Amino acid sequence: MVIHKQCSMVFNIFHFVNNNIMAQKCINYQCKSKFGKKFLSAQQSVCNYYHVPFKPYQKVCSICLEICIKHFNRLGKQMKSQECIFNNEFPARHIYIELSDSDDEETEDNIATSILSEDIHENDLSNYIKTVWYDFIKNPVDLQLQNCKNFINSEKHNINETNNQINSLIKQISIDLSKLHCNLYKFNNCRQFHYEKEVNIIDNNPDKIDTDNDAVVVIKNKTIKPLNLPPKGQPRRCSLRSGDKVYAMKYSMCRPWFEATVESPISKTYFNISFNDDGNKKILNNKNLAYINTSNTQYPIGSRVIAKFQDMNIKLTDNFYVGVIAEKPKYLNNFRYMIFFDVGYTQYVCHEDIRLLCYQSKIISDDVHENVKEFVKAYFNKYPERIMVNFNKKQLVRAELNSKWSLAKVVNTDASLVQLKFFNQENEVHIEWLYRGSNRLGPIYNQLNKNIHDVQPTTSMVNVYKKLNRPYIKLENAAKEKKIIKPNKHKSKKNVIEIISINEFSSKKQTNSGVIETINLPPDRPKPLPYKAHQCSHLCMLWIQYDYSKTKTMNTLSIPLHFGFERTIIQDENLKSSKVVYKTPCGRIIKNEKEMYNYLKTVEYGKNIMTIDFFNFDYFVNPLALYKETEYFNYIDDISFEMESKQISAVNCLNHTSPPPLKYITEREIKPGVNLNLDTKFLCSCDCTDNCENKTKCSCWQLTYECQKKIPINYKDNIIGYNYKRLYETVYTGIYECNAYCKCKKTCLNRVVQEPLSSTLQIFLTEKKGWGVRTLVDIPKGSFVCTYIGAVYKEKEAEIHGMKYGDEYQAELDYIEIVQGIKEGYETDADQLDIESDSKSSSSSEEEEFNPGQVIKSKIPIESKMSLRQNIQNTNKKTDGKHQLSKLNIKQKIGNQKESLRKYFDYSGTYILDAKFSGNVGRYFNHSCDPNIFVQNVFVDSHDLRFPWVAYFALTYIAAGTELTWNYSYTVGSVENKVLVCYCGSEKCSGRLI
Ligand SMILES: C[S@@+](CC[C@H](N)C(=O)[O-])C[C@H]1O[C@@H](n2cnc3c(N)ncnc32)[C@H](O)[C@@H]1O
Repeated sequence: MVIHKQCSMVFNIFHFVNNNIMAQKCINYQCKSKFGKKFLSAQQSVCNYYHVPFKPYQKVCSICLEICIKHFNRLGKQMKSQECIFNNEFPARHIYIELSDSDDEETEDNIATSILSEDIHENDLSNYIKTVWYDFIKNPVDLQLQNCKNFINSEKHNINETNNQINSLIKQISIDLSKLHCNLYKFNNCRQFHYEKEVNIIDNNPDKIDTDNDAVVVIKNKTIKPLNLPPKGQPRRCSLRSGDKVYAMKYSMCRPWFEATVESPISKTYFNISFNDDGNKKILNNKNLAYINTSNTQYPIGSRVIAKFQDMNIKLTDNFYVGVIAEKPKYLNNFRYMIFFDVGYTQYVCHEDIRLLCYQSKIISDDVHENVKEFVKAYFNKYPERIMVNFNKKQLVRAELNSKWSLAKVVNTDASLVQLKFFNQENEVHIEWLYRGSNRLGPIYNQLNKNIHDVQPTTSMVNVYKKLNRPYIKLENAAKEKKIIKPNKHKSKKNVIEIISINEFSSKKQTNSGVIETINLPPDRPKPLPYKAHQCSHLCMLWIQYDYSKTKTMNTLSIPLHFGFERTIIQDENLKSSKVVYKTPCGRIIKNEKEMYNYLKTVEYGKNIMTIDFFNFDYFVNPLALYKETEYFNYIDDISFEMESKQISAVNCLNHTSPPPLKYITEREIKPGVNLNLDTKFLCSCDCTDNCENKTKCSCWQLTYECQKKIPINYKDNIIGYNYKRLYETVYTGIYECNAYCKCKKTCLNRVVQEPLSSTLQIFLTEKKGWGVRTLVDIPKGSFVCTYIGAVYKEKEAEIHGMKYGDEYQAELDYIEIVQGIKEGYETDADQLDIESDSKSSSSSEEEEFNPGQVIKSKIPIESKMSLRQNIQNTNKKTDGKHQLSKLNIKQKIGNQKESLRKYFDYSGTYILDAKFSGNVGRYFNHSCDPNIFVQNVFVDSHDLRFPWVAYFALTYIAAGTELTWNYSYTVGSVENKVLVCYCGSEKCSGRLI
């Protein structure tokens, strides 16, 4: 309404001047004139112009008066030329102007000001302009009036626009806020904080603290479930590109990190970045940058991260600080990570509040701040062994605070942390959480100054400490929690040393210096069309030009993204988890495997190219992730010489050597005397026309079902065998795939291991295990990885061959023994059960041959399966290591009591697959006590039970860059005079292979 007032001011403009000169203040509050300038009486119109209520004797300086005159002159000109008079700049308002004064007379000025009241109406304005201006300029004022109205309308419109923008901003903020709320409260069911008042202090050193009865508020964390904790895996370190959002160190390592944007890379390691809050620019090393999003896999121990620090007792709150992961999430710590912050504090943090640094040195302590360098170094040198103080609530301990030793009382403990209440000389109270192995704790400090071997107090000493209610030091093993690896009586001294070395922090052994990149999709690739309601048919994908030759170098999961599909990760409505949806080339949204399968079926698989295993709905799987070694000594493009559908590269980051020569084969090599009959009469085949979707009608599926009925295993979700071409559990009785003589198509759901390799694998030299295999791409759980291929020998020949050249690549084709062993074990247990229940039934004690298709009566729940296998394993009396390569190998002379089914074959020995000189990538898989792939016997080209294919499947999701390992299941101590130390580095490592 300021604008309206200006109209009235012109009214008095021509009779304002009074030449009185007085040393006064100018009515314009923004006047820059100094005293001594010329001052004149301020008329009503001048007062109006400067938004000052008119009063007699007020003064205006000559400069401000001139400005005012100019303004009104301009208004006059605008009136004459019919320009809108509102389109002017007016002086800023500084105070509320009271426009009417009841005592004033009805002067012209007052008429004007009353018209200009705040709720002036449009009609009043018209009347005012008409009456006032008509006399002055004798011009029609209608046009001016219209101009003013237009001006006001456009201003109104602008204000409305701004209002709308503000409203939508507010809306967005409230949505974000409610999301934050949801995130906060989704822990509601599992994590509860409750405040507990501690009043009673039992004290064994009353001098200082007796009087301290003040209530201490402590937070107690109840057990939380591993909510939103992603699967384990290699941390993803994608290379940074211009425009990427990151967190960056702004000031120093001990201060919070802030959001920033990568402007341009300067080199591989240095980047120009600008901070998002103030636009400040900096050049930073990638060790001082962190990824903007939390990792899709768990952060391994030793990872350099930034994490949100929250502690009610310490000033740092909710900002990201840099630190190192010191403990992985597990039941005992409520599935949180323990982090040593560079700033000197230790805290538990949940996965979603942690971000990975874009790079870290191989030696963890190289990167951390001087504050904690020595401590971190010592911690990781010993890890997983740690010395920690065992505390009970209310105990007293000497601890360091601000470089002074003080007495502190235990307020609370939380897994590896203890909350202490310090009392200093001034009797001031300070409460802080400390790591129970911190050298700020008196017992630890004292211990470190003693001989390290005396760490573990004797049982009798512990009893004394307990009686005295004193804290005491305990040697703990983070990997085994309660178990401490103690050298086995039978081990030689050398072995003891080796066993200890396996306890070293595994990252020391990692030779992994690569990065995970996200591959770029070509911008001109076909993309989904905008969705229009339609019935899907083969036409939906007909327009996609599928170029098979281009797919060899692609990750299978990325193929659909190159050819018309889009894959997006979305948050589900309850914000509980992330989900994947695909958009098809015809614009349809697909939410799960079943829908995708139906779609592919309807569009006829885009000419039989993309099958359901090209798609994956796990949000943490990234079809575009690609692991790359950055520094190496030796690199070979393809050790398979193009025999595999994907290149199998070999890389050596440790020295210049290449893998020993190998004849790469993709089919078994049958050695003399091995009677592998691939005659069709041994094959059962199906005549399905529905891609073997109806499992009850497919004879091959039925074979798998019928065989497994012999062993009462409870399969998860009752799914036995393949589920949309993925396998989640071993089928001990084998899988029967559709074969060359089946009528079904190549895309059928029961053809998996006969398909070409779909993951890009690489062999690499490990530090202590020889060559191993890693995946360069993400592998979803249950995916087929590859088969184990080698030359097939008879047992005797294999033994001779093994003695001559080594038996480390020999795998026994022991399918018959496995099934027979499990079945017999099951029957023994069943007998036992029968005897125990005083039943006279003899059904399970009868000798029963293992015959695919024949069903035995099941009385035992499958939990007994483990003990059955264990029983069998206990009978292991092997004299060499060769047969134990196969996890499934439990070839014991069970036949002592029960005859082997092999007696029905012309040759009653077992066959051995030896990949020493000819084999495929499967021969390079190393052993791990915590493996990520498992073995499955599959019948493909022959139903002869002695010749299954040995296939590997992903036991878990496997992140790009991770080594693929399986459990050899060798029995430790089973081979006389032979010790093989296990270097798998897993926390579950038993220490020895053999
Ligand atoms: C089938 S080969 C695996 C490939 C082999 N590393 C190579 O370089 O070709 C089995 C041999 O690898 C080594 N190996 C595999 N896993 C190991 C582990 N966890 N610790 C130590 N050695 C291992 C042992 O020498 C074993 O006899």
